[in-house]
Amino acid sequence: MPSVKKSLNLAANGNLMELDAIVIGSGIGGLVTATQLAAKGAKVLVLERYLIPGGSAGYFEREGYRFDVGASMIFGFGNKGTTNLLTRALQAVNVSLETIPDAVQIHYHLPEDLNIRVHRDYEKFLQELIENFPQERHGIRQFYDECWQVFNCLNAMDLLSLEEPRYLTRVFFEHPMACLGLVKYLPMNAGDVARKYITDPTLLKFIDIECYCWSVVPAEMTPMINAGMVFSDRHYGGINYPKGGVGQIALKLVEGLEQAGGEIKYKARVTKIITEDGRAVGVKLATGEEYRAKRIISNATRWDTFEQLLPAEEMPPTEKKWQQRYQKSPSFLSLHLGVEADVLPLGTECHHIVLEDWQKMELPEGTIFVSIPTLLDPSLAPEGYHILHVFTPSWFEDWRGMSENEYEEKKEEAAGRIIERLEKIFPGLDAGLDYMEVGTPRSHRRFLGRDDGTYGPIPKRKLAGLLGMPFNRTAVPGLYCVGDSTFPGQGLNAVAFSGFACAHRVAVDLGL
Ligand SMILES: NC(=O)c1ccc[n+]([C@@H]2O[C@H](COP(=O)([O-])OP(=O)(O)OC[C@H]3O[C@@H](n4cnc5c(N)ncnc54)[C@H](O)[C@@H]3O)[C@@H](O)[C@H]2O)c1
Ligand SMILES: CC(C)=CCC/C(C)=C/C=C/C(C)=C/C=C/C(C)=C/C=C/C=C(C)/C=C/C=C(C)/C=C/C=C(\C)CCC=C(C)C
Repeated sequence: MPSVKKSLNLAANGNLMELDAIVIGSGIGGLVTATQLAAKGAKVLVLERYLIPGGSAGYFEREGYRFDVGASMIFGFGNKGTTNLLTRALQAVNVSLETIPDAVQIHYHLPEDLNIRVHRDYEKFLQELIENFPQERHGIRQFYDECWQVFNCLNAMDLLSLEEPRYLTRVFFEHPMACLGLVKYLPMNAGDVARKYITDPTLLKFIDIECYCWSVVPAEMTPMINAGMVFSDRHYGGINYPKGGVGQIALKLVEGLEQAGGEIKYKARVTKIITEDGRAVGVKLATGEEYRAKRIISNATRWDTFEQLLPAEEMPPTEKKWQQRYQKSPSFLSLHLGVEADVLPLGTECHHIVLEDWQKMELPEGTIFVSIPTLLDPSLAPEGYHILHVFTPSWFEDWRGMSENEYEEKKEEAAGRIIERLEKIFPGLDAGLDYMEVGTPRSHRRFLGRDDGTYGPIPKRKLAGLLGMPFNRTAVPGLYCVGDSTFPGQGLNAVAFSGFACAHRVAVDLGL
């Protein structure tokens, strides 16, 4: 007989107390929801299938190296405005993190020797771009300045649930122009705005890769609201690396959650969301244990939530409609490398994008992403060594149905191809290798519990900006979603927003 915990937890006074909310998963989306709810006095339990928190923002340690699971380019750690959502999420539960500012967001190495660095200093970045495209000097400024208009609207107001009418009324009266600005930009895509000002085909391709490297789609499919956030905040709050590695964000949020009275259980894989009369009332774990709560919040992807945790054949029509509009983005092939420090020339930047042929930008192994977090925090590697996290898009289907040997061989071949391409930027990389671990879409599926290891949802065709992305409530009463399958999509700062919004909506529904 499985043990059944009918939402009964012991309160400090020894009385039995009902859980207000269960959060399935401790990615940054799930943890921000949980900490926000706990800070409002809700009794929250987070159930995480893995051994540590963080999901895509987790870490692992090997032979003296501490590797980030995902990228190390972190937005949201600014110290002013309202869009610094990671800073705010930590503050809400009385914890904080030391961060290290990054002077250059990305160094692009593009076809025909187009080399561009996105400096933290906005004017310096514009000048470098204008030097490469002098005939487009006005268009460049007009496009990026319009991104600031979006950002300034967002950065003026409290960022909470757009599903809460009283909040919407309040922000509208407090910031009418900013709200109208956002209403204007919600259905727009960055590519259409860029084409108003820019005609040079190579510069338009540059705008494409500026979007692709975080949205995994070209500019014409990238929502303008998100482009406004990314293209401005990198110069405003900046890109800041958490001291001790990206994994510290989740560890700190857990510390704050526990101090605020919340609880997290690891190795707690939810296999089923329990419904009664069509309402979500609890969850069942792989061990057979059951937990019940007033509200259930899933930080798993929508595909996992509505096809695995709930019966796929009972998928609500709204979800079917969403799946017609959005598809899973590719996953990544990841090389976690430890390299001798002298492989990196003095002045090397922390993040690089490498592409040799514009036609290949969206293809598997087309664009290469490189993060070198040890340039900002050397404590993550043994003295005299650096970490290179190299990743490139790859589809789950390409890694299916092979023997263990075939799988290992395919990994080695793919790693060899990537390292050979990187030799042009970091000569001596191969000879300087000290450690290498290769992750595939299968690893992403296995360790992050994400369907097909996907990085997140992408539009199947050109859509009206962010309008198609669902908020946190779902068609199943009592069930909410949070994370990159909800508005506004991928990115740690974006899922932090989704966490703030989800907790706000749930708190109002709970009458807190
Ligand atoms: N994939 C990448 O390479 C990568 C890299 C950098 C950043 N990111 C960003 O990370 C963000 C993802 O954040 P998020 O909060 O949406 O999700 P997440 O995938 O980071 O976290 C989800 C968490 O839920 C857990 N989980 C999933 N199913 C579960 C189940 N059935 N039972 C218990 N636990 C379960 C997972 O183990 C994970 O910890 C994205 O925005 C993405 O842009 C991804
Ligand atoms: C009242 C009335 C009338 C009206 C109202 C209206 C309104 C209010 C509206 C609102 C809206 C909102 C709030 C919105 C929001 C939004 C947001 C927050 C957004 C955000 C976003 C963010 C993002 C997108 C981010 C992203 C990032 C990323 C993804 C990153 C990534 C990275 C990577 C991958 C890296 C790579 C690279 C290398 C390594 C080089």
